[in-house]
Amino acid sequence: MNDLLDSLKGQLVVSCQAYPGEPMRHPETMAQVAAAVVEGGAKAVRLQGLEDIRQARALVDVPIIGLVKEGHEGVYITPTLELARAIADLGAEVVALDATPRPRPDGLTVAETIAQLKESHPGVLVMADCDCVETARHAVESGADILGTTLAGYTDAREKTVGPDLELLQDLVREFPDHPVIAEGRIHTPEQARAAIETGAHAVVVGTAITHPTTITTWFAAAVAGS
Ligand SMILES: CC(=O)N[C@H](C=O)[C@@H](O)[C@H](O)[C@H](O)COP(=O)(O)O
Repeated sequence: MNDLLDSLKGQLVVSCQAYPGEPMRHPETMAQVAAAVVEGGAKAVRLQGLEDIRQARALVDVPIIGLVKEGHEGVYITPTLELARAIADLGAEVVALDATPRPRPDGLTVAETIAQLKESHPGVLVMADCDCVETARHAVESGADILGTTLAGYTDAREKTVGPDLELLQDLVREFPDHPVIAEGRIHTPEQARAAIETGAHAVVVGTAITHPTTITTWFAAAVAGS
């Protein structure tokens, strides 16, 4: 396993993302959030958007998992080779991309995307955002380095679980012992993060529960209102 993956074993990664139209949707803000979570112990950060990645790169030394979201339908997490290369150009050590076999807007397969990215950017790692075991299989066959449960519950492949999809995590850990599996998606408490590690996750990505104040506020507001 390479040094970067070694450094993430049993560690917390924090996803720092704001969504279109939101008050915190600003690259400088997200770069500052990234710096703040590193102070709290995040051993890597996951960032969306080229400008966010560029500005965070200047502020943090920990590995960056970069992605660009484009559109909402079908493949929207780093859907093209061009975007994957642009992310790697900015110094992100890991490029995250949708690894489902669904059609991609540039007409390339996941295998072609990964091969051509690695040709132009040797050393970059690819995190395959998966929604089910079949996608993970497809990702491994396509040359992905890391498997993530990121898309579980966000496609038709599986029901959306209330917390993290630990069942999928367990299946991936069992079926792909040679690939680090990162737990990501709906991990909202430290206990859930720990449960993911105990289920065999190589690392845990937490986003919303740490970096999305609007959502966190709705949890508290609802509790206070008793609804
Ligand atoms: C499905 C999708 O597009 N997930 C995105 C992937 O980058 C982000 O919107 C999530 O915040 C991230 O995966 C972390 O998950 P959570 O915010 O649940 O801790």
